[in-house]
Amino acid sequence: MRTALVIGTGLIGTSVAMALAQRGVVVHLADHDPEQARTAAALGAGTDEAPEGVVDLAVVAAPPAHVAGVLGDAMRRGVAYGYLDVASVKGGPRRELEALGADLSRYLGTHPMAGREKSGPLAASAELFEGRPWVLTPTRDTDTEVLNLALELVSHCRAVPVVMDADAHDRAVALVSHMPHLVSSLVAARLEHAEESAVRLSGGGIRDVTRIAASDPRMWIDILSANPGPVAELLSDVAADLDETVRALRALESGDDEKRRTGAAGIEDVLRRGNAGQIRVPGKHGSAPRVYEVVGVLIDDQPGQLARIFADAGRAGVNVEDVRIEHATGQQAGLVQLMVEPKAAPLLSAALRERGWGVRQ
Ligand SMILES: NC(=O)C1=CN([C@@H]2O[C@H](COP(=O)(O)OP(=O)(O)OC[C@H]3O[C@@H](n4cnc5c(N)ncnc54)[C@H](O)[C@@H]3O)[C@@H](O)[C@H]2O)C=CC1
Ligand SMILES: O=C(O)C(=O)Cc1ccc(O)cc1
Repeated sequence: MRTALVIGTGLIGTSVAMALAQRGVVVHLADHDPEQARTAAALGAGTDEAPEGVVDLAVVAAPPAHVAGVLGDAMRRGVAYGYLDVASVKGGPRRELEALGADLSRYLGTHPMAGREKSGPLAASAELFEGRPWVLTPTRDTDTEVLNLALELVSHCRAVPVVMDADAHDRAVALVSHMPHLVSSLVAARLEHAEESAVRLSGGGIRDVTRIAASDPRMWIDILSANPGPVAELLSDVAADLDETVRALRALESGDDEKRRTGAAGIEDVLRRGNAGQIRVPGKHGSAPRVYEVVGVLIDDQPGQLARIFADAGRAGVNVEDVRIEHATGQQAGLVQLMVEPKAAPLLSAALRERGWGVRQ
């Protein structure tokens, strides 16, 4: 691929454009808000000038409700050889495009399974898709050259291609993305009017559960509107489990031993099923989850502390696989949790202690 046109230069479009530009592709950037395309260009994602001829690939990264319209328009103008979109839902845009009478052989619906709770070009990163699954939904009609262009794009973004049927994709993301998003919002919503004295005790658990609730509601209304059936089905299963869980908790309140035993068994069942599901969630690069050891390092909130810890870990020859930071409430201090291979943990602890860090393992 030599040239590309990215239409919709927000978080995903700009991240794709940055990755392509870094691999030497000439990238043109367009957005219905020219300011967004200008910002993406200033970040090194390409040029916001229109291409002179037909580009190899057009990538539509607009909100899902606009995807079919934008694709249909670009195809009518003949701006590219191949066309793909990156919307979080796949069945709806394809059907809408079909209804517009577009030539579907030059179109491929795709979805990178990576993102953030932030929007816009300033949140973009060329590394966003590294190691993440990128779903491609070709049909028998898809032009082989268009599929090859898409595979080249996925490879430039260092993602892992996964081929799926569009409707199967939508059912899958209902389970691993759309239903969890709503559950995250529902949990976070309980905090809206809660007492400050309670909220300030929040720690890593609630932060993990509510992180995606910070996302832009307009985008998510679009996503959920395009996949309401599968999400409603899953949420109604969650609602049935919630009813059971409430019944079990009420039984635990009872004065009757037998009822309390039944209640405890009900709660244990939920927690064990949770363990069994959680263990199936793949690790950070889409591989089987790895068990890391945590090395805790106490820091005070001064600039450069994290960089120094990473430098010291590097000097000790230890690869930090993941990191979490716990800030102590109301204090200028925190605990940095470094996740490392179990065999590297004692080495890292010793090296950091030697360099004067307060280590807790
Ligand atoms: N946010 C995420 O984590 C992920 C999002 N996606 C999908 O990527 C697409 C883009 O999402 P984000 O980059 O997160 O959104 P964003 O809000 O950061 O960017 C969307 C961009 O599209 C532009 N836009 C809106 N209507 C347009 C139109 N008619 N023509 C041209 N540009 C238009 C907006 O001005 C904005 O710059 C969506 O379809 C979304 O479902 C896919 C994977 C992850
Ligand atoms: O922030 C996260 O962890 C996400 O999972 C983001 C995300 C949002 C929408 C998608 O279609 C894909 C990924």
